[in-house]
Amino acid sequence: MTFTLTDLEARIAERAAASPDESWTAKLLAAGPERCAKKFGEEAVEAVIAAVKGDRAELIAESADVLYHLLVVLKARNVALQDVLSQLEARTVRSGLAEKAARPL
Ligand SMILES: N=c1c2ncn([C@@H]3O[C@H](COP(=O)(O)OP(=O)(O)OP(=O)(O)O)[C@@H](O)[C@H]3O)c2ncn1[C@@H]1O[C@H](COP(=O)(O)O)[C@@H](O)[C@H]1O
Repeated sequence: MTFTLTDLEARIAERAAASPDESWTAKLLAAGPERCAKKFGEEAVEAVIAAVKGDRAELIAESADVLYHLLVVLKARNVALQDVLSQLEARTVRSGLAEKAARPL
């Protein structure tokens, strides 16, 4: 399977134009960025609970919800996934990360 976050971003962009009556994505976006962010936060907390419980299947399902709802938040605020990926890429080449790793959590 080769489904990527970029594919999901494209699907969200496609569904953003649908009717809120037939699309969860369109419904969330119509409710505004604050509502999208709230939903993202709720899903993140559910993923945290699954991780703490050590429930693998639940963690996978909740992580999918988190990634989807994060992409909806980015869409609501007109942030491209590529901007986030570029940020991550820059971190992989930036020096000083080893120093950071030595810090306590
Ligand atoms: N990946 C998702 C996706 N993940 C979660 N959800 C929806 O997010 C909502 C989550 O609401 P709730 O937390 O209340 O419900 P829940 O997650 O089932 O329940 P919990 O156990 O988490 O509490 C549900 O309605 C899910 O269907 C998603 N809705 C859409 N997508 C993607 O977006 C595409 C377009 O979907 P539509 O916009 O609905 O056409 C789909 O083809 C998918 O690829």
